[in-house]
Amino acid sequence: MSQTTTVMASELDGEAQRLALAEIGQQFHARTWSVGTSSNYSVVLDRDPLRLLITASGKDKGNLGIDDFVIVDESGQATTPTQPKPSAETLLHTMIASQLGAGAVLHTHSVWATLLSDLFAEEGAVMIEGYEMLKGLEGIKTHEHRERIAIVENSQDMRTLSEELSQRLREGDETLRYGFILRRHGLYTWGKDLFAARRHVEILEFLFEAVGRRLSLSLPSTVS
Ligand SMILES: CSC[C@@H](O)[C@@H](O)C(=O)COP(=O)(O)O
Ligand SMILES: [Zn+2]
Repeated sequence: MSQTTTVMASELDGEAQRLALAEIGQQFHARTWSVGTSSNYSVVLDRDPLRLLITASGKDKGNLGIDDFVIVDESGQATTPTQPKPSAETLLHTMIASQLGAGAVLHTHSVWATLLSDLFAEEGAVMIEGYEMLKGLEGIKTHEHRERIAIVENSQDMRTLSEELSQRLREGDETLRYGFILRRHGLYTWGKDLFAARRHVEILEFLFEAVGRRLSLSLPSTVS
């Protein structure tokens, strides 16, 4: 059984994962989290050596085809020359996949994450407290929980950005437990597999919207 699975996976060259990421793109695009070619998604195909299937740069995430992906190695380079150009943000994906052992990494561009990352930039994190939906984050067992999601200054220099984040992760920064928001840019989150990573996007985007709408209603930002 396991031998059959291995043979099929290599023959398909990640075809099942391509289809799964394309479906996620359609759904995230429909929810306005991945419009205008924004976002990038990746899934680990092989761990040793690392082989990551990632969206090609500049593609419409609502309409990804089977060829709109690239297999990259640990340094973010395409494993074969005929593939399209990988996402401009590939180095963040490879760092997260290799350093945290994540099985999938998803990046979205929602309006609420963009606004909150600006509003709470000085605090360095968005604080989320008291919501049942927090239990959708791996390991959280009760709504009586406070989670801070890091806000990181945006940059076009992915090498420096990934090194800074890598350092913070090595130091055990608790605000990076589930993801981070690049300021005025978007959310990065991950999971042990694609299902968990996608759940984290849905949960965090729900919570950002709840926090944002709560503030718009001029309600206090914390529970009482
Ligand atoms: C709409 S531009 C957004 C990009 O600059 C970038 O942030 C992004 O998320 C997608 O880049 P890509 O290179 O297609 O993976
Ligand atoms: Zn982006």
